[in-house]
Amino acid sequence: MMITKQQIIDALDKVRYPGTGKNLIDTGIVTADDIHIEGMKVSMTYKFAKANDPFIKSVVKASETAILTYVGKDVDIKGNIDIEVPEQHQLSEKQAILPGVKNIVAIFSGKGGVGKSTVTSNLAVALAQAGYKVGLLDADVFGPSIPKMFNCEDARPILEKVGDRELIKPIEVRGIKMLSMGFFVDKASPVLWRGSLACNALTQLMRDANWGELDYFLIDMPPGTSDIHLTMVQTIALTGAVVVTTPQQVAIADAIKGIAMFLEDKIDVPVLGLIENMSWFTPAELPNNRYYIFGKEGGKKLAEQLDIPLLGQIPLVQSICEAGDNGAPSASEENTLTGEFFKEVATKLVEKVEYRNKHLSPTKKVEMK
Ligand SMILES: Nc1ncnc2c1ncn2[C@@H]1O[C@H](COP(=O)(O)OP(=O)(O)OP(=O)(O)O)[C@@H](O)[C@H]1O
Repeated sequence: MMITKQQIIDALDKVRYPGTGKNLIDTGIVTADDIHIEGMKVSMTYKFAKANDPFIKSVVKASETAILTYVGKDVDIKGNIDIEVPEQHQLSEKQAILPGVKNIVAIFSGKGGVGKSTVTSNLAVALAQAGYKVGLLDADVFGPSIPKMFNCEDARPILEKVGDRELIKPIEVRGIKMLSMGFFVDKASPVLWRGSLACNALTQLMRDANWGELDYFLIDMPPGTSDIHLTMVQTIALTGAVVVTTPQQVAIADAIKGIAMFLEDKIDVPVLGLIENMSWFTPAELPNNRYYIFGKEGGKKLAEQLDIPLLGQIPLVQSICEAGDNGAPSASEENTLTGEFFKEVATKLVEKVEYRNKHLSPTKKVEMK
């Protein structure tokens, strides 16, 4: 069988570029001069105007399929389509992710509902009040609650031009820059992100947003261990991770699994500390009584056992829950006991981050083979 350029062009005529609906020849993505045939091997070069064109992969895949279908299933085309993009775009594509951020801290929990988002938003507020520049990424794609906790559920981030790039402008509340997948979906509809889509979208929220200069970038991780955790450690070099757990035994068992994942040899992210949440309940009318509803000191004991710093014990307080629902995290309240709890945790976290930066070498992004 002899392959001709015309056969290839006829096959490519059937592939549409989704951005314009035109075929690949009419769009100029490929010309006859870019097609080379040697026996059964066909190689081509496609030219795209933008390195970050979201259709590159699908166009290449559709072209391969068209050639195998219309020219012949034995044509050697797979992997033979090169991509050319303008140089300045290639450079920006390689730009570091979060280049102006000093410390990136992932806050995770083994079990859902232990108060990870509550603790993260209060920590962000306490750090901002202490004068740090703070960013907050809600990576809990399956139940993003940060927009509610900051009363900005209806916010819709806009794009802004920074140099030659168009970047997402994070929403700013209480001096904290934040992005959440919750800003990009209708709050009434369930969020059904396939794992890979969620990972890509989160990477984009880090890479293609104008986070600027920050002292602390906090990431509210989804509960448990998931593809999102792996994507995070492969995409950015985390300064460290913080685990939130209740004292309850089922939560502790799951927290151990989460800690083990970060400490695993291949991942090797330092666990900066443990926060025990819902440690006890004190009714307003009996301020000296402590009721250990979820067991006593489960988190504190786990921290001792694993030799992880205990960053704090936070009681179960009605106002913490109400504050979260009302979009004004407790840490923003001046001179309250709950505000003090979060302030203390934030101070300890800063101490641990500074100690970590002095004594341990920077975390490396995880290379997965
Ligand atoms: N210390 C606390 N005192 C009172 N209520 C709390 C406390 N911590 C969290 N809550 C409440 O518990 C509920 C769950 O908290 P939150 O959403 O922060 O948990 P989460 O671990 O992030 O959950 P998810 O697994 O859904 O991400 C919320 O209603 C929150 O207001």
